[in-house]
Amino acid sequence: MANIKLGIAPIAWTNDDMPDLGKENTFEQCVSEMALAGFTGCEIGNKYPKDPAVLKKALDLRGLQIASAWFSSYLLTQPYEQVEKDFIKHCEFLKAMGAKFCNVAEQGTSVQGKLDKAVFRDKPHNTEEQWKTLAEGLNKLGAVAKKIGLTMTYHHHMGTCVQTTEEIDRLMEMTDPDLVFLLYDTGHLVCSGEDPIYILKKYLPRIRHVHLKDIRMDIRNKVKEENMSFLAGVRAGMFTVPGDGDFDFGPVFDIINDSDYDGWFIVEAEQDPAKANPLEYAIKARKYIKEKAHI
Ligand SMILES: O=C1C[C@@H](O)[C@H](O)[C@@H](O)C1=O
Ligand SMILES: [Co+2]
Repeated sequence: MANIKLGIAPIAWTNDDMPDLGKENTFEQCVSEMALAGFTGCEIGNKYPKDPAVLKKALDLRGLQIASAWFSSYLLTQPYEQVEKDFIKHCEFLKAMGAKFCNVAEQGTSVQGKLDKAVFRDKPHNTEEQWKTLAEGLNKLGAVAKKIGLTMTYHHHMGTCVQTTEEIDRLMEMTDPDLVFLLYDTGHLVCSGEDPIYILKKYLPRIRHVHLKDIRMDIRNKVKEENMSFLAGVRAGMFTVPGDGDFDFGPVFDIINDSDYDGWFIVEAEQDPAKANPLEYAIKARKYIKEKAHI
């Protein structure tokens, strides 16, 4: 039987990729509302205190733990030594916070943050050389994380060189299964047009972190047809919390519940907090997970 903890990402309150979204929301409001909605963990946002002791106190007061945090790697565009230096700093902070996981996504060639790039049309495709550089770099970063005491998961992501089923397969084949694990994000797989159940079944033993993101398919289709950027899609409401969009999480929950998965479900639904009240949507997600996953 799986042993699952429930967390939520701060991106629904304050969006680090588009800081004007939720600029009025404070750190205290964010973590208080996470706890109020019934979550016991979270990831890290830009408004979080940088001092581990201050952050820990604020989280302890609300019964929250840090589950993991996003790390942008630039293995395809920066010297490995630079990436490793930044990664060690990131991992040491997570370790000080008691987290067990860190989430890496390659950003060297990514268009996910570029407003002038169409997320579907302009996504990068690795050359053979780039695959080798990426896989070697990730194996080394995975070993660094392991030494520090963290499990490194790779976040496949729209607009990056690891987005499609073929790209996830390639990455999993080329990296060490003891060092590089997979972060399974439902929203990105459905958005890309992949089969999330196929990926889940194929990589279940290697999936160590889960992002639960739902999608509004009419908006996703518009993003594709009108060559919109990833961020314009987010702003338009492409993503939402589980239970509010078009994806049925039932099969995902059933498969994971029947497995040995021992980690987090992180609700991660970036949308405009002015249109989608973060507390209201967090409560909605919590209710849906209780009904569908019995957690
Ligand atoms: O895990 C994630 C982190 C965000 O910054 C990102 O853009 C989002 O889509 C995501 O899945
Ligand atoms: Co995610």
